[in-house]
Amino acid sequence: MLPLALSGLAISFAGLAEPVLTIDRLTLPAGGRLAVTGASGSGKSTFVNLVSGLERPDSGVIRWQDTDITTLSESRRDRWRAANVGLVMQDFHLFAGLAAVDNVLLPARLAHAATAEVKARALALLSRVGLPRPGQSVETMSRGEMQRVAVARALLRRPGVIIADEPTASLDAEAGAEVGRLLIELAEQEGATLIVISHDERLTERLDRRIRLAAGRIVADTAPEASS
Ligand SMILES: Nc1ncnc2c1ncn2[C@@H]1O[C@H](COP(=O)(O)OP(=O)(O)OP(=O)(O)O)[C@@H](O)[C@H]1O
Repeated sequence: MLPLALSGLAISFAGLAEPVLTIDRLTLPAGGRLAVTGASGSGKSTFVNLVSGLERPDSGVIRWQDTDITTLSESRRDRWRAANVGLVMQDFHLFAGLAAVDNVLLPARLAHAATAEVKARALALLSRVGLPRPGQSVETMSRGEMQRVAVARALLRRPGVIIADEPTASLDAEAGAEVGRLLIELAEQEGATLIVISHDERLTERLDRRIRLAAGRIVADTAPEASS
């Protein structure tokens, strides 16, 4: 599990007068569970893109354990992310036409890392998220089942952090509750730090800490830096 330390973070986009995200300091311990909330346009997806290394800030440090990912080239950030981050997105990012198990294994296959042990882990993870038919094609699954495939895929390479961007937003209440429960349980069992971007209070209230963004700044924090 990876601890996070952010400082002096700022990112702007051309044509915008103000930075879309500015964070002076934010730390999260290894195994910490952070919820990020905020209105549309407040900077939540930008936060995900930065802490997962999909984008680089204009300035600042994003240190996961000993690695400041802002100093890495794009290709090294991609490798770092593949090895360390399990991503779960609102719209699943699954490949239609492929079986559940093949979706779980796809990133490992692309990284030439789909050993027999990894394949066995993919099957075990599908069983743990409650999907007894690993050969089922994902486009025949319910939305809740699809998101459970995405959770299994996120866990495959034993990531130090799981980052979920609105993981329950496109699910009905029952499926959303199940996916939220699985994310929290599996992150704990697998020893991963967890960051969840969500409006879903039933999910966010179960995490250790909640920050709220407005216009790219942290405007509320249930665990101020002084006590974290
Ligand atoms: N590549 C970009 N170029 C220009 N502006 C951008 C870019 N990416 C994001 N923005 C702007 O930055 C602000 C924050 O966007 P972001 O997607 O992080 O918000 P969000 O809180 O995730 O919103 P939502 O909940 O609607 O997804 C918005 O005003 C958006 O228009």
